[in-house]
Amino acid sequence: MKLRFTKMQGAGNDFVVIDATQTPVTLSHSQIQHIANRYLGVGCDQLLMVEATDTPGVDFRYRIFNADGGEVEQCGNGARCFVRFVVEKGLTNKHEIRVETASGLITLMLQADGQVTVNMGAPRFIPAQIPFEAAAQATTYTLPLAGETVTISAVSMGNPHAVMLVDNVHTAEVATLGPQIESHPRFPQRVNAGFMQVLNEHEINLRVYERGSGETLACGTGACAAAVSGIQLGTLQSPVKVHTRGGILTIQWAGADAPVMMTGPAEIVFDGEIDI
Ligand SMILES: N[C@@H](CCC[C@H](N)C(=O)O)C(=O)O
Repeated sequence: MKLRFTKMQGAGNDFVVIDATQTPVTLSHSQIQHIANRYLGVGCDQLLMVEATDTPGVDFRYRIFNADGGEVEQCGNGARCFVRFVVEKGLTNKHEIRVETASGLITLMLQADGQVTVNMGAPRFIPAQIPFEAAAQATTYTLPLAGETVTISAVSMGNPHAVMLVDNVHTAEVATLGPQIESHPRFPQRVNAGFMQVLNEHEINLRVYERGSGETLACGTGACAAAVSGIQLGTLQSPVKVHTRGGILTIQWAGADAPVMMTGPAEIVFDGEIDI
């Protein structure tokens, strides 16, 4: 079967986007792994499926699959690319779009300068997916790893994040600690592992070892989770500029139940077709 797709990227986090609004597309884990493979397929961190919905007041349904083929709840950089996709491909003429994801509704706004702002909803600290003792706000936890113990904040942005403070993000042991945190027994659903260096109260450097994809050039929900945990812990103030390896994301959060607003770029790279 030939599958048409659009390759996109947001701050270097890259996606294969499929328009399944007219005809449903079902892909197996191994087909997604093949498409995501950077040598044998197209190459991407996540595959995004754009679907129609019957839900009143909702414009689209958006599904997210990691490079390992697993479906996940949320993807911030993907959400921005999703908006750019539906507008550029003429699937809508709205510039404010309501979308259902596996973790609920989000609202997305395409700005005049091409940047996209996403209302990601309120962060959660009660560990529905994060199996620590219920916490009313971001709290730090110690996590024993092979040979050392690290301190993390647990934040859900619909998907689970463990955020760790580091002195220098460039020398942080992302490749060794990332996989250990991702599959730590305390996270039965696995977790995205963020490494955050605070530059000043409005700026951080961030690297994320993503669940199911490995380290990416940027992680949108990871940027939200890091900013939220820093604000909760008193080291950061909104807005927070997040420097990732692939670009800059701006995160705003007024605290408590206020939604996290994320702004950043979203670009189409090319359109293509692959045999699967
Ligand atoms: N790159 C994403 C997050 C994608 C999902 C994540 N790997 C997970 O498993 O939860 C983003 O920009 O948020």
